[in-house]
Amino acid sequence: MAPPQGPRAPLEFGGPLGAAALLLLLPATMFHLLLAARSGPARLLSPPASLPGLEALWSPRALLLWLAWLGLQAALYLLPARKVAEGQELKDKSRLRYPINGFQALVLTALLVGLGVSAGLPLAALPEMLLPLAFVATLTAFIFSLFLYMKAQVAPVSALAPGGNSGNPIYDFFLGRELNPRICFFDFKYFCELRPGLIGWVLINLALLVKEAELRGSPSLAMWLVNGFQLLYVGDALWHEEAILTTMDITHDGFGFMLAFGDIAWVPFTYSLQAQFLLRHPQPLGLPMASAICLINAIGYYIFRGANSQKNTFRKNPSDPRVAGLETISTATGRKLLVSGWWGMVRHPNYLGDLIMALAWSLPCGVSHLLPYFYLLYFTALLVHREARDERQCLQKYGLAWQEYCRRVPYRIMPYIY
Ligand SMILES: NC(=O)C1=CN([C@@H]2O[C@H](COP(=O)(O)OP(=O)(O)OC[C@H]3O[C@@H](n4cnc5c(N)ncnc54)[C@H](OP(=O)(O)O)[C@@H]3O)[C@@H](O)[C@H]2O)C=CC1
Ligand SMILES: CC(C)=CCC[C@@H](C)[C@H]1CC=C2C3=C(CC[C@@]21C)[C@@]1(C)CC[C@H](O)C(C)(C)[C@@H]1CC3
Repeated sequence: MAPPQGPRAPLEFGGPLGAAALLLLLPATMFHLLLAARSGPARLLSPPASLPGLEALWSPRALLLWLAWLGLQAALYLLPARKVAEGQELKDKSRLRYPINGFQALVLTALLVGLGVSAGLPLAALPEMLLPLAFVATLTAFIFSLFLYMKAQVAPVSALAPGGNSGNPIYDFFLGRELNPRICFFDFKYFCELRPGLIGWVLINLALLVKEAELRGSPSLAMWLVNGFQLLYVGDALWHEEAILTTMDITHDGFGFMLAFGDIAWVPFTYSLQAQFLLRHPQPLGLPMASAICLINAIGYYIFRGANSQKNTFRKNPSDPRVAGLETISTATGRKLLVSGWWGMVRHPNYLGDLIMALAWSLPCGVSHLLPYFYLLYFTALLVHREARDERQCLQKYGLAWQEYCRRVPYRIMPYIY
């Protein structure tokens, strides 16, 4: 049985009190956003006019649909994969193996939904079920995190995450104790991070587009843009699925409530906020403005993809001709740090690209309401906090070499600003 590691790792997110507050605050924020998007005034900062009763939240049909969705995505995960990739080296020097079939899961889901719709499946009914679906997703996240917490009790110490093992049950439940909880080949964190939530997000967007067509004769240009941009983002994540194996979530963070709730509830129900808003608050959008917004999204995507691919290529094989000419700094660990190319511009160019895309996703919703800009505001806070966590870890890992990198590349995310 795994003993608590003791307070060796510094506590994050404000320690046990912060974790307890976030346990309540995150679901409350998600329900607030869902209610605000369907209300007339659509105010981000005012409390909802009335709270929904249990009958609006609980629906056996929503529960069945949700379980069927999780079951379908789990079945697609278990299908033969075009490739099996190895993760980063673990504490015990082993490497886990991961199926690379996320894009295949997206395409097969699209085919199944297409078949379902042509057989009479009422996709336009989904927007009416968002509240009960979000409720069962939240319940699932709580129950699942409890299971993960118990499972970590019997995990070997080498399988535990660097944080999330303080001995305080609330903090550890929130952060997650085990790094890569799995049953046989089924890796829970890897599955949740890319499948039910991300694919669910674009399915909800599509249902909102179909519903808008039903209400107004055709989907609006703004709805097309939001759907197109976010489908590109999700398709890109699944196409480059292997790249997730080097992200902080997989290599450093335990799997607890924060990621479980984030992956399966927060992502589909809050990241679809712009489309939810547009369904009830149509916005006029002319071609010149739409073209400018497409350009902003393209610039953001270009930076995001360029930076992420450059780092992944370099980490996989530093002598790859695409990165071999870039300037680097050597570190005591034997790994090098890029100091030219995208990673010589700022220390997190991928965050900059992601933030520019976030802006492009909100602009089609006009400027009359703050609500559709929630994602941009939340995401800025998340990435600033994430950047600080990553810097701390890199300073610990690379010491003087990291300090030298910070001297050579002084800005974190936005050149000359931050
Ligand atoms: N849409 C969403 O909700 C979210 C999206 N994201 C996106 O996920 C993507 C991944 O982000 P994240 O996992 O936070 O972090 P990164 O992909 O930025 O990875 C950070 C790691 O990269 C390595 N690194 C840092 N600097 C250099 C350098 N100069 N040269 C080579 N390697 C370097 C270090 O790890 P090492 O040296 O060990 O390789 C560091 O720990 C980003 O594009 C981000 O925008 C993230 C969170 C939420
Ligand atoms: C507020 C809250 C509940 C926080 C939990 C944070 C999670 C929602 C995010 C942490 C890291 C994420 C990543 C993506 C989605 C959001 C979460 C889970 C990601 C899968 C989105 C698509 C990208 O291309 C990505 C693969 C780089 C990215 C990885 C990190």
